[in-house]
Amino acid sequence: MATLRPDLGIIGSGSGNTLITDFWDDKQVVMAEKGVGSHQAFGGTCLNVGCIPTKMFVRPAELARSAEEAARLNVSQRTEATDWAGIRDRVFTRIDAISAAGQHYRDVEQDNVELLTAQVRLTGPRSFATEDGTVVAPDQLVLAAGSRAELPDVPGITLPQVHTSDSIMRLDRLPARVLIVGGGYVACEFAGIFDGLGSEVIQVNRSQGLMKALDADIADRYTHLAAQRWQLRLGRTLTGIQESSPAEVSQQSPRVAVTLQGPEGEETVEVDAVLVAMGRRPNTDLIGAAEAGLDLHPDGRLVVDAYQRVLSGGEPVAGLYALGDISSAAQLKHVANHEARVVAHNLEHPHRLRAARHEAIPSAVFTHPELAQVGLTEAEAVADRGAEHVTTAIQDYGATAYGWAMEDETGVVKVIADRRDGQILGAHVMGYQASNLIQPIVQAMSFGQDAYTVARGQYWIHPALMEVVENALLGLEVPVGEDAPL
Ligand SMILES: Cc1cc2nc3c(=O)[nH]c(=O)nc-3n(C[C@H](O)[C@H](O)[C@H](O)COP(=O)(O)OP(=O)(O)OC[C@H]3O[C@@H](n4cnc5c(N)ncnc54)[C@H](O)[C@@H]3O)c2cc1C
Ligand SMILES: NC(=O)c1ccc[n+]([C@@H]2O[C@H](COP(=O)([O-])OP(=O)(O)OC[C@H]3O[C@@H](n4cnc5c(N)ncnc54)[C@H](O)[C@@H]3O)[C@@H](O)[C@H]2O)c1
Repeated sequence: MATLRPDLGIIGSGSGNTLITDFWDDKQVVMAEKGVGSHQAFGGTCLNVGCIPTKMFVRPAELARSAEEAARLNVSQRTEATDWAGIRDRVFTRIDAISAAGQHYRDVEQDNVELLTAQVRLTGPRSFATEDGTVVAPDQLVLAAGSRAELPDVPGITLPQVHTSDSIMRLDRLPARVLIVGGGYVACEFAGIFDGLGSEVIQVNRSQGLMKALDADIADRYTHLAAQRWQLRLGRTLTGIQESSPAEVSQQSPRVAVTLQGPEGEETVEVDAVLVAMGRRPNTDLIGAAEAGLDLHPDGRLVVDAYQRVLSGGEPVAGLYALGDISSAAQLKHVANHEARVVAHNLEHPHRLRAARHEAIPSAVFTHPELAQVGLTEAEAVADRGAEHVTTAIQDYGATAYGWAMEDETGVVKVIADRRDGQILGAHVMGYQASNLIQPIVQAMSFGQDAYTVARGQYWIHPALMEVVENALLGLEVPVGEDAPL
């Protein structure tokens, strides 16, 4: 049984891959990676089965829908067809090559890095082993093993027509009818993709609305719009999936019968493919974190301190760090990347530790229409500050000059502030380019700028769509000092 004693060990090649800076050139690093998705790819979720490929499907789906906007603007356009196989192959030709090159670089080109392509388990708080007995006991270890899709324990869940986000993008052909279980990020993004590309979409969710974690105004409006585009079956749970009998199967016909339990009892829906998107669980069980004595949150995440050090019995374990989905409350790539920068610093400067920053974390849902948020919802702001101290403003895209140009009828920006000092507490956007429009608010919250100063302390390009953010900020009831900018 070989024991390796490198300077640095890393479990997970997603955000963990960025830890191997020049600092380690004259030191030894061992990285373990089991592979993600049906191709067991190197490089983690975001690159192979997450953020990047999904958004490469979102863009053509948006284009396929553009005839609708054109018609509002007196331009005749028609989407003739969408080429699923062409889109899929373009996406994965690019991504698979990046993943393979990344693996080759670590495995072959870097003399100081040893890549173990294996699923490993901790043998102690700061050591791990492969199944075939290679033990790795590094001076410092980073747990960056991410999360995986949660699957319900219902009959038929392992049928080949049932997918998670790991496999659905590699389908042979566009499903004529797809059933999506869940009302969160993954479910709403894929509903938008399949709807845009021409599938009949049936989205099933346990609660009565979609994106329930968002501000209620935005979640309600989004749910309403989604219901106009694709079928929503709310208040229902998935109870089973069965293969359709051979007699019912023809070239075009549905392939599985999905059973749902809802307010009117049991119902069955026949579809070509099912996507289960019911949340992601941290991979602490895969690495045996509890058995190694590491502290876990009730949802299974590792407990870390401000410096991303992993705790055991409430105390940080020397030389043991975690980052990303395995420890973070926000399962977002930009959060994992920030934490990776912090961990990289702390590994290299153990006597000058830096803390991670978890304020004003934005996120966007690249569905249709796009959604973006940062900070508190109105309900959270009221709970935190008291209703009497909270001011909100809602600005429609359609009430600004660029919104007129777009003939936009649904886009909206909502901002929330403390009326005593104008501190921005949150912002929520639904509509075209929501993920970009929210960035000035993220910046203002990150640097502690108050709502009025942000609105009037800078020029806003006229008549850019960004004026909708300026106007939303100006709608807040906040103090304006005598010398405030004009
Ligand atoms: C469909 C989808 C779309 C998404 N879109 C976005 C988006 O638009 N924007 C955004 O910010 N976030 C998005 N996310 C979330 C984002 O992908 C994750 O937050 C991020 O990738 C987490 O990075 P990580 O490094 O923590 O984990 P990962 O990138 O998952 O890396 C963990 C690695 O550890 C490996 N591993 C796990 N256990 C072991 C073991 N025992 N032994 C060896 N290796 C192991 C895994 O194989 C994996 O490669 C999306 C997620 C999904 C699923
Ligand atoms: N654009 C992005 O930033 C992006 C995109 C995709 C995923 N992600 C990240 O990945 C994470 C996982 O995404 P997700 O959509 O799988 O999770 P999610 O937490 O966003 O949504 C999970 C959904 O499943 C439902 N659900 C959970 N348990 C259930 C049960 N037992 N029965 C019925 N329904 C149940 C929830 O009500 C919810 O609607 C997200 O939270 C997000 O952090 C981010």
